[in-house]
Amino acid sequence: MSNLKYLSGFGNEFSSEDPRCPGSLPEGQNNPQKCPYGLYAEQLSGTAFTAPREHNERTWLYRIRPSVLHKPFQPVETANKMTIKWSENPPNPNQMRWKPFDLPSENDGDIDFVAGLHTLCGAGDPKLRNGLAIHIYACNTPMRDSCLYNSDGDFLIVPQTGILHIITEMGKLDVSPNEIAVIQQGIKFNVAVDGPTRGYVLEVYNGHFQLPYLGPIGANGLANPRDFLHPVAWYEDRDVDAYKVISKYQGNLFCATQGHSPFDVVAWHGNYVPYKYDLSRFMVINSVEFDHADPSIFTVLTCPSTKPGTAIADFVIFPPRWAVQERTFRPPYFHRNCMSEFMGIIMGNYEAKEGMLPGGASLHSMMTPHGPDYKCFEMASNADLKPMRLAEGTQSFMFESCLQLAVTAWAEKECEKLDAEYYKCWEPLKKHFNPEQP
Ligand SMILES: O=C(O)Cc1cc(O)ccc1O
Ligand SMILES: [Fe+2]
Repeated sequence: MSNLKYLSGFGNEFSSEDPRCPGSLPEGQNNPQKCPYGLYAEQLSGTAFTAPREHNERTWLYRIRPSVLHKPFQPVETANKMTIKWSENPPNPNQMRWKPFDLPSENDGDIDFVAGLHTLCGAGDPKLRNGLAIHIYACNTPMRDSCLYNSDGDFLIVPQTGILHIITEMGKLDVSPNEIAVIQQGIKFNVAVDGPTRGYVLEVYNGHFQLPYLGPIGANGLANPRDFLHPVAWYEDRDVDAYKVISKYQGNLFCATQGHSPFDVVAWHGNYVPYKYDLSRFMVINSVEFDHADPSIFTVLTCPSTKPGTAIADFVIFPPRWAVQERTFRPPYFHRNCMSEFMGIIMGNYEAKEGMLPGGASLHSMMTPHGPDYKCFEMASNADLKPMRLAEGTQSFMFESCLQLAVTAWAEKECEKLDAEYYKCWEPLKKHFNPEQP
């Protein structure tokens, strides 16, 4: 059990001091001539200085040394398979389903969070601040005297197996399966794990995640702001021969060394802060009379594009809930979508299909037909429509994007998890049409 403290509330202006240094946060100003305890002041901007007030995000850090104190960055060759080269593998519009991605085996040796990142699909270009990437991580070892920051965008991390013990510049987050974490652009973090650990990462280049507008739902519901938990200030004053600061920049990794731990922030204040959210806190709203509501009703967070109501990426979950609709085919309908749908499973199974397994994934690309498999269709078409618990003990999710996603060679071939038989789950769907029988 994690006994970390957190600050609650989405988008709040927080302030936090490590209790070992009371009064370390300058009072009433950001840049005193000399900061308390001999700290350096440093601003981390998450939006343009001139972004409108309601979107403006920045945090003031009061740290032992400024971040600039590092040796030059050098390119790193890593074991990981991260890429932004979306044209390397030819396009493939087929329905895709992946068996669970491998956890590192004993023969693989030590693989930390960074070495364990593999890109499945994506689109766009961090240079233009437009696009996304979806990665899998599979690791077994803590990051040792090294941290990562993403110059390209924000990470939304979905653990599937194993707890992530994350240290960030603003403090610590312990993130378990069925929780998610968001670590924004530029924030340095280190991940420790207890053993074989796996999960999904949605990376967005455009901007930050927001709570969806609730419209007629009202002032409450879906993911409630107070359930978003942010770290409290924690620092270490630790000299290290060569602490590795890794930057993901234009899709490549660069490493700079420095003589001290970067987790030396004694106090901070601001609204640009990593956070976690427990998916079991999601307040589920759905159809209570007839018909299947679109899955947007389950949106936890959204990263909007500039087109109204159209997301670079929505993070949507399919949580345990009651199904009560009458005279209704209750599972997901057959459909074709002008958005791309990537799905993963944290635990259990997915209501519309057999064969989706925890740690695996599916991709239904733009306009590619999909829907319930044959078994699901037959069962739900003939089911007794009593109120019924759905998806008990399961958690599936979807990253839905307005972008066309290119699948990497690793995902399509090298990982050897793509299920060539997937299309067969729909093949037995029979013709039921009878012109004599309305
Ligand atoms: O394809 C899927 O399984 C995801 C999905 C679920 C749903 O309830 C409605 C539409 C949709 O795309
Ligand atoms: Fe779908």
